[in-house]
Amino acid sequence: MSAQREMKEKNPWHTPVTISITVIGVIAIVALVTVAVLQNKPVPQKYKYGIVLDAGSSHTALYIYKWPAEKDNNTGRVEQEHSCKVKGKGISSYAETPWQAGESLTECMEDAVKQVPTKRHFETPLYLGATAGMRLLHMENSVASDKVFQAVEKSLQKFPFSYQGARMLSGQEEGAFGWVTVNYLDDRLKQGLETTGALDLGGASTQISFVPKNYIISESPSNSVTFRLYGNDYNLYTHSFLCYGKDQVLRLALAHQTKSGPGEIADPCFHPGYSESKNYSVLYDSPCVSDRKPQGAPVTFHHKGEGNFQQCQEVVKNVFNFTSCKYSRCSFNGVFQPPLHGQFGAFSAYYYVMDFLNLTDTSVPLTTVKDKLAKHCATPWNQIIQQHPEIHVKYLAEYCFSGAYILTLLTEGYNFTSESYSSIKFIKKIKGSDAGWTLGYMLNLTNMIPAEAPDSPPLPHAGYVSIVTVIALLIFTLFIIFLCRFRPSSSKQPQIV
Ligand SMILES: Nc1nc2c(ncn2[C@@H]2O[C@H](COP(=O)(O)OP(=O)(O)OP(=O)(O)O)[C@@H](O)[C@H]2O)c(=O)[nH]1
Ligand SMILES: [Ca+2]
Repeated sequence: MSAQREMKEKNPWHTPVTISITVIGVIAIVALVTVAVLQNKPVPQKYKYGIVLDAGSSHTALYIYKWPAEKDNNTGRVEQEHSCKVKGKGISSYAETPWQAGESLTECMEDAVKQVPTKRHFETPLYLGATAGMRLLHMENSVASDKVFQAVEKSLQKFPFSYQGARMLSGQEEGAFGWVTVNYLDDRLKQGLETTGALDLGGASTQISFVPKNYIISESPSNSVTFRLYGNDYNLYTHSFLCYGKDQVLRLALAHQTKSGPGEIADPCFHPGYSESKNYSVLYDSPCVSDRKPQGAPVTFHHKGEGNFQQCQEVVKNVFNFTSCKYSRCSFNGVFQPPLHGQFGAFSAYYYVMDFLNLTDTSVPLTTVKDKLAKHCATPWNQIIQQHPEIHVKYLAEYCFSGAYILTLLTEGYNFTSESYSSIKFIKKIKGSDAGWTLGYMLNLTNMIPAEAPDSPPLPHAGYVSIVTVIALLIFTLFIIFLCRFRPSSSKQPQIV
């Protein structure tokens, strides 16, 4: 009787069973939340790497790219981690001593070995792409260009990376991959935004690439590249003008001026007071100009500056041929070009030159840009040297010519008008990565841009935590309600007899 009474007096809320259930319930909920938090906690970021060597006509540059290893499946952003400028000239300049072309890369490659974590070396793809300098050498002497590639290959294979080959890019690839780089870095491809055109000015060739408006079927299939990226189709117009990089155009312009009589060139594109004795053989040592070599010319010529921008523009215009066009419209040299469309990013020498001249602001009217350039060209050479002791005289001497060439190429060549000039942005980097063909080349070769849009991204970490917490609270609340409902009410306490 007394045992029964004791039982009746006890509150079932405090029975060991109920306490155990409550404790287990709370532990289970805490464990659930903890597991959810830990399981989805972002682990310390690991990266994958890729290396591309840009073997340009004037020099070689090495770029290291990195992207999150976990997001390998095309969702992680690739960015430039490091770059290294190879000392000396481009690989095509080693035609007579090919082994030196390989040797020249060693320093930057050793640097890359240090930059990429050792664990990642073996899986890091390494590419070398050669552009217009090697295209010209190949045209001139294909045996020599093959030897340069062999030497470069031998040198690159010594390093612990996953060597993927050294090859020559076509002009079309160079233009198209430059366009991919610019639009990838600007996040325009993934979001399906209107794309930006790409203008690249190298030493030996120049590229223009853009998506024209209402582009149905190109009149010139060789200028057309189609891409399907992240579920969008792009019909790209692209053209590479071999020999229209700024170094080769300077040769063309000089060669044109030697016609007026060998021995001396009074050059309006160089500063007054500039005076150098130069070698004819150096000037004509390129397939771009070799057919123009005057017969019986002396060994050297006297290159004298005149500093006259108006006359310089005339000289520069002479390197373009505007007479024949078999298409509905052309840029120059009989090359098809649809009407310009959209914004443009202009990089490489476009940037170097316009940045030096303080002319990167394209909201400034074109007439003002020309006035400023005319002033620069008319500045005496000794004054220019004094004002810029830090800049190499070779670069310094050529800014007047290069500025005049850039403006002529854009306006007369590609048909930018006073209005559309402001749609050009002179750029070097986008979000920390250099503008150029190398990133687009690597993204393509590693299949890092999918043809179709990736599935909607999984929930971010915070999303997981919130959902699990809400569920846990819900369970906990239901559990409390359940216990309350089955807790005997005090009015129903058994009467003590
Ligand atoms: N002023 C200036 N000119 C530069 C600089 N770096 C390169 N150049 C020159 O700008 C031109 C273009 O350089 P790059 O874009 O590197 O050309 P590249 O890739 O070697 O040549 P391509 O094979 O034709 O693309 C060349 O005439 C170079 O000599 C720089 O820092 N300042
Ligand atoms: Ca280049």
